[in-house]
Amino acid sequence: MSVTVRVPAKVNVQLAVGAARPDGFHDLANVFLAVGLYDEVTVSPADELRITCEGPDAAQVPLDRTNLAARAALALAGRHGIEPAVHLHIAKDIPVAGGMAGGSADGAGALLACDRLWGTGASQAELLDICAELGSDVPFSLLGGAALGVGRGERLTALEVGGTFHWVFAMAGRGLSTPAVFREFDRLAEGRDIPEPVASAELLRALAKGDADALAAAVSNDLQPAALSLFPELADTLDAGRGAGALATLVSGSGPTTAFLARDTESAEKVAETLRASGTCRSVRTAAGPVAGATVLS
Ligand SMILES: C[C@](O)(CO)[C@H](O)COP(=O)(O)OP(=O)(O)OC[C@H]1O[C@@H](n2ccc(N)nc2=O)[C@H](O)[C@@H]1O
Ligand SMILES: Nc1ncnc2c1ncn2[C@@H]1O[C@H](COP(=O)(O)OP(=O)(O)OP(=O)(O)O)[C@@H](O)[C@H]1O
Repeated sequence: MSVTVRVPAKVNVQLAVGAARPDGFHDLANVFLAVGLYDEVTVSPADELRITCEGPDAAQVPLDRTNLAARAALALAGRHGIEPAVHLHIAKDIPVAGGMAGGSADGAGALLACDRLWGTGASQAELLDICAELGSDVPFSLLGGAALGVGRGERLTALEVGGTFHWVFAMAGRGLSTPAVFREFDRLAEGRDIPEPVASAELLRALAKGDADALAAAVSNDLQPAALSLFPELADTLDAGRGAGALATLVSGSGPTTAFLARDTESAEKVAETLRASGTCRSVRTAAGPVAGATVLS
């Protein structure tokens, strides 16, 4: 018997970052949108905990106990006194170290899959609790849809979205480390007053209405200057997407994936084609959101 769970990637339509906290994390107002690019995690009984991974970026995924999928299985097993003897297989389509919460998706997926396989019967609240222990983005990977994350991004409030938004994502030639991008944010912020992060009312209204033009006017990412400082070539990708008629261009989370909002599927395809021909990125995908969070397929 095996259980397969499908988990979406995310784009941050607003990422407001506060000053560094004593614990090294930053308070955020983090507006997440789940988009239709997915990893699948399959769990089946085995002699001992084992991880395999397939997909274009599989070589960059750790196959030891540092993998978030393994950490999720160990955390659930530990709480319920279960032997974590499972094979976790990750079919990876979300770019690695791309700012789209790929590792977090695998953590949330493995957690839900193990819960079903073992019949743990954990409540949604317990699962979200474990997710928050695994990483700031992991609770949203479980929940999906759209949500505002506060604290370090793990305390979620689901948001109403009045329509579907069409996106183009440009994957970069290399990854960016999330801690390094936050450190660069701190360096760039030195000597400046950092305001408390707050969600933009205009942005929440745009989401609720499903209004792409209003959303385009309201998107923001406080980590973007830091990502561009560490990866200046991203400016060329953003320029190429803007030139192709994207309604809005931004770095996704800590980057280096860049995100382009389009009016509809057709214009998304146009932006994607121009980006592919621009030679400023490794690959290009289109995806719409919001979509459901971690979902059991079998
Ligand atoms: C950039 C985002 O992807 C936006 O959604 C997230 O804030 C990052 O979430 P994540 O990858 O799940 O991050 P975590 O695994 O919790 O933390 C990795 C590292 O990122 C930095 N970090 C993360 C979240 C946060 N609110 N403040 C931080 O400073 C810390 O250096 C931390 O050690
Ligand atoms: N299941 C996993 N898939 C990918 N990377 C993993 C996984 N588990 C652990 N990692 C490690 O985490 C690092 C960050 O990978 P990930 O793909 O989650 O980055 P990200 O998408 O930028 O994250 P986020 O958007 O949440 O900041 C990788 O370089 C890898 O070493």
